[in-house]
Amino acid sequence: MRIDIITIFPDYFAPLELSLIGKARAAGILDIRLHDLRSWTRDRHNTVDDTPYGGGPGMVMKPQPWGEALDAVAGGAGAPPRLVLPTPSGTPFTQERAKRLSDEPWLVFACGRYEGIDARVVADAERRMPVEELSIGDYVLAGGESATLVIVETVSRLLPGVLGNAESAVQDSFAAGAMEHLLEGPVYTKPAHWRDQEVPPVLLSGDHGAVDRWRRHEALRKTARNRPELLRELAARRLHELERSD
Ligand SMILES: COc1ccc(Cn2ccc3ccc(-c4cc(N)[nH]n4)cc32)cc1
Repeated sequence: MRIDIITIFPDYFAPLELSLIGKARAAGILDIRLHDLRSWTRDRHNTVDDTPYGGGPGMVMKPQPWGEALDAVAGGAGAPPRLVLPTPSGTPFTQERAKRLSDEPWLVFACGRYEGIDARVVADAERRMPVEELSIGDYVLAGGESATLVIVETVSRLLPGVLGNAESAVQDSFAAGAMEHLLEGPVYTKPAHWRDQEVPPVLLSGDHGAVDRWRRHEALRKTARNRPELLRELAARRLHELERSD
């Protein structure tokens, strides 16, 4: 997968040199390219923002640098990329959406700052590529860079060869599979005894059936405590499946 990131803070993405994503880039599984939006400004101050039409607080990112940056990065011959635009007003980013994005060959991320990007930039981009405006949660960040890091990490770990152990991506609590849509229960490792606490004996029993049952029970307990609405959704899904099978 190729990923292009357009931002006024390229250094924000130094973490993408590290750990699993850094290794995947070195192995050629991921081709991540950073672009400084100011490369496409035309004034000596490299201006990327201006006051909002209609008044209001803050500044808005100018369309011209963005238009030319997207032309240069995403405008080549061949199939266009999918443009991902993090924004507080976007569609919720979920594990399901991450799975779909992981099937894309080429993503371009537009990292806004200030109060956002002139709306004509998205309208212009939609004329030549699919555009996805995504929110990573109901809170307001200072810009799109953190959201882009979250999305890139979530999508990249689903790519074959990135985790090294595809199994653990499949068992993610929000991934379709063993404990679909339940939260992860507690995990343990050596030593078996630590600060007067013991690892639950079932995990040392070697009885895989009992371990699976215990893990599902703990996942249900954690979900009931922290995300009860997920249990209601799970119950509704199971009821729908039962009614369909009748
Ligand atoms: C009032 O409207 C505002 C609009 C944007 C901003 C700051 N900002 C500028 C670009 C940008 C990109 C993404 C996000 C973001 C995404 C999520 N889930 N939270 N926050 C925030 C962003 C402040 C205020």
